[in-house]
Amino acid sequence: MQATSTKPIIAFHHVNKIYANGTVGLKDINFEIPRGQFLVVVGLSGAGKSTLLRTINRMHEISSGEIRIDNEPISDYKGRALRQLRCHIGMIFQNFNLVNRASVERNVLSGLVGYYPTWKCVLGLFSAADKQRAIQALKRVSLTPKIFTRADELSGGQQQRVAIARTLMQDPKIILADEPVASLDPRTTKDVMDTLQRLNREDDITVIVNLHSVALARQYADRIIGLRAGELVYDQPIANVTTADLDRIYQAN
Ligand SMILES: Nc1ncnc2c1ncn2[C@@H]1O[C@H](COP(=O)(O)OP(=O)(O)OP(=O)(O)O)[C@@H](O)[C@H]1O
Repeated sequence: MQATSTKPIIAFHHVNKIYANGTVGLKDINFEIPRGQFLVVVGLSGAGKSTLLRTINRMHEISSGEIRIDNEPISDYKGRALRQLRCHIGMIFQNFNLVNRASVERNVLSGLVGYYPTWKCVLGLFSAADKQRAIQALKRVSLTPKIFTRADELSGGQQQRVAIARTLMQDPKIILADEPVASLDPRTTKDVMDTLQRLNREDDITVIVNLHSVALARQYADRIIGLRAGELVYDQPIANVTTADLDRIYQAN
């Protein structure tokens, strides 16, 4: 298990999220995530896993309560402060969100979008130093030979690793991964999960992953939290997690 600092990098205090149509996304969520933890979030479809992840980078706004990152409340961040927050939080999606017709290099460099004016990104005007960083990022995900390949010519697992390399350009302190392996086969799933684990361990990046697979959750997590109908119903370090516990979370009612 990964040794983690006890100082929380993320803290939820009485967080509620109610969508405009009245659906409760999150209900009185309270927990802290220590820096460097590999946290897996499990729960039935609709339990609130994506909502929880997306409140951390303010893709979704909370309705009440407080989220702190590095002990700073983030709800009032605007403009530059919000951009900076998002710069240091990488996000990985189930469907990779790559530009299919662009090269791997171009996709990785697009992780710098928060650091460059948009027009420079569109024209691909990146510095030689940043191009070198892109090569290094691809090395970290073992994809250097694919640098000039078009993204849509890669396998799903390779595409997800390009997405991870893209987040590395942000120099992230947190990576949020929303069902990152849901559309992958078992072998490429292992490549992607191993890559996330390596970055967590080697770079001390705090990783939060939503997973449907209980087996994967048990294999990679330092800690598992479980959501049901927007409520945090389970929170245990991996050493205490039992199959019976996880079965209970996956009971529909
Ligand atoms: N934009 C939205 N407007 C209204 N309700 C929403 C919105 N997004 C999500 N919800 C609802 O909020 C609840 C939590 O959804 P969320 O996507 O967070 O669950 P999830 O656990 O990630 O599900 P899945 O595993 O299927 O992705 C669900 O009832 C969902 O229908």
